[in-house]
Amino acid sequence: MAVTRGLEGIVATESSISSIIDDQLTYVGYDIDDLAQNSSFEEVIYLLWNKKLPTLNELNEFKKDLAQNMAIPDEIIDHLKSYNLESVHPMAALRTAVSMLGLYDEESDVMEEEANKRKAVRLQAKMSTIVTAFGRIRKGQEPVSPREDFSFAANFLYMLNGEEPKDLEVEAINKALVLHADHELNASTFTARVCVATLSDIYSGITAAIGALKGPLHGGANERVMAMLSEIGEEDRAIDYIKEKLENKEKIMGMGHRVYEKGDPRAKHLREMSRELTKITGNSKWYNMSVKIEDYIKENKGLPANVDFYSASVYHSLGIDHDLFTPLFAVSRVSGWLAHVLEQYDNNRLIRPRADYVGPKGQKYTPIEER
Ligand SMILES: CC(=O)SCCNC(=O)CCNC(=O)[C@H](O)C(C)(C)COP(=O)(O)OP(=O)(O)OC[C@H]1O[C@@H](n2cnc3c(N)ncnc32)[C@H](O)[C@@H]1OP(=O)(O)O
Ligand SMILES: O=C([O-])CC(=O)C(=O)O
Repeated sequence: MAVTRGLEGIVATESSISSIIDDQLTYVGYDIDDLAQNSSFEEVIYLLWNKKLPTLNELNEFKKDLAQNMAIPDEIIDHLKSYNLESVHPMAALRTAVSMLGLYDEESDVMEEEANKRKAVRLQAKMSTIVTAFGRIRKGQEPVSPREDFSFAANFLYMLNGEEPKDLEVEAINKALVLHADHELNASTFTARVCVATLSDIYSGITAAIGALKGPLHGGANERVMAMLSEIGEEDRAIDYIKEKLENKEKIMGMGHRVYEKGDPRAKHLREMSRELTKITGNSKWYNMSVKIEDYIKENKGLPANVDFYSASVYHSLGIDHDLFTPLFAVSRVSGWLAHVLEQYDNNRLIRPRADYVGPKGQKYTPIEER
């Protein structure tokens, strides 16, 4: 059997949600540059789920629906409080709490299309509440309830910090949410599709996807980028640090991509946001350091920066805890996961590849006392 390690280049499904063609990303045919510049995250979720941009009325209804579904059961808040708050990673907390959400949803195992759409709204709305509640609880603060008059992006910051966010901060979070919403058949989306292709429920699919996003080769890279920048500390140390890492055959987080050759089209938006925000917050060294690393890796390894690279200094400048970077990615990407889960249910076939067996053959069982 011919083996394609990592399924590189294998086309495993048809999809009409997002595409990557000639290094350009589109959501339902809309260029990511256009959406990043002009759209709200709520519009993008609507687009991914309905394959069309909403009218004003549709958008207002959708926003209301999301806002009204943001509250999470008290039992989940209590559960979050019961974790070992000093050591539990917020992605592990999110994975567990999302699985738990399924226990409190009476429609959890109802597989009808309309019920699945209602569950999609609930999951989309509640993940932001879980992440921000956990972010506060572990600091000894009480969770803050969402405000129905706030946008999704504003509510994320409001629930996290307990104060009205500034317009500039809301704009930055909105753009980051738009840029992270979907990305064709990336590892976590594929995981969600594999899970629900067994006709398992949406909560199982999203829980599995969170687990896949958590890894450092995928969404977990953004937190590691900031750890790397912090370890470097000063701009003039950046290149020596990177050279040493490369000599030791270590990977540079936030660099490289399985699909993009010339570059990740989302990175330039985050790079510009990083430039602006680090300047405003008097933190330009993080941006300058990142540019040096990006240029060096591009020149010496031919690898482009991916979406996780500049999002690190953007989120840091917004005062977000470093281990909440990946959960914030999940708060956006759940929109894409849900679109793919719904698409998978719509035209399902079990996903079951083969493995080329290379282990020993013809072995005979020996009783335990003879081994
Ligand atoms: C949202 C996202 O998921 S974006 C990706 C986030 N992940 C990261 O930023 C982690 C760092 N990057 C990587 O590990 C990889 O580039 C991936 C996982 C993103 C893509 O990996 P793959 O397509 O499987 O490429 P693979 O890991 O096989 O690398 C191919 C070659 O490039 C090198 N390479 C790839 N990425 C990097 C990197 N970031 N730093 C240094 N070398 C790298 C590998 O060492 C390998 O070299 P070799 O052929 O000499 O052994
Ligand atoms: O597509 C990928 O392999 C990873 C990625 O950039 C994403 O999920 O946004």
